[in-house]
Amino acid sequence: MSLDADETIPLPDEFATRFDQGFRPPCQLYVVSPPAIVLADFVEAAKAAFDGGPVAAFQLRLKDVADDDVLRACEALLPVCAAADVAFLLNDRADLAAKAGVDGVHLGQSDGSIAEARKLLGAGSTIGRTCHDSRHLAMEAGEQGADYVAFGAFYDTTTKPSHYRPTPPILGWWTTLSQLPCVAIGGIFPEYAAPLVAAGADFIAVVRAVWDHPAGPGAGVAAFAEALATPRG
Ligand SMILES: Cc1ncc(COP(=O)(O)OP(=O)(O)O)c(N)n1
Ligand SMILES: Cc1nc(C(=O)O)sc1CCOP(=O)(O)O
Ligand SMILES: [Mg+2]
Repeated sequence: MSLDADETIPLPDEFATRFDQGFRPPCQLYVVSPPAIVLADFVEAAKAAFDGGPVAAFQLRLKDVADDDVLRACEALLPVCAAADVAFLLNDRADLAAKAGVDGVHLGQSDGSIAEARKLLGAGSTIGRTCHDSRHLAMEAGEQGADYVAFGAFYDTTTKPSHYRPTPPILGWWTTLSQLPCVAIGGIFPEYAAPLVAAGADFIAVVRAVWDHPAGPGAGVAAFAEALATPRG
């Protein structure tokens, strides 16, 4: 559901004061890296992905990688994102995000507080929060100062197995409550994306659909164009 600029909705005070009501941009693509990469190859893959079509945000999500290697990857990938006008978020680690000078951080429920991350990163940074299938966690994240909330996993995924299984109405519920953007993640391929866009997702976040596309990451990004244009219900 979209909001008319002059429409008044009953928001809790903290939301009403923090978030402006108004125009919701069309749903955009949020590309998350594979958990392990070969840096030189991945830089080229990222360039190819961003050449495939509009990408709003990129998240570097490396697992079991030394801090220095994460920082090296940030250094190599930041200019690639900047050249393509793609926001760069780091997964899990607000301290490394601050050190690397990236645009923000994505924090799971066990990745530290939003307040601490805000102290490290500053007011202009983007802080996202995993909320699984929970309306309570999403409201809490909003109150704590997150810049977006992420719901997932909407479909089965081998990238990060999850027993949480939200359904599309949680996206519509969120968009009637808050102007804070919501992200849908987990097992999303172009053929499954339309119901999430129609329900109100502001971002569709994907890993395998881009990096494992048989025709390459550019084709993986391009394949989302039609689904992202699905009208909101
Ligand atoms: C956009 C987005 N949404 C959710 C997650 C998952 O974060 P988290 O629960 O901390 O799990 P890991 O990604 O750290 O395994 C995410 N990374 N990005
Ligand atoms: C990183 C991540 N977080 C999830 C969550 O549910 O919070 S699902 C997920 C992996 C998404 O990968 P793919 O697009 O390959 O299914
Ligand atoms: Mg995490």
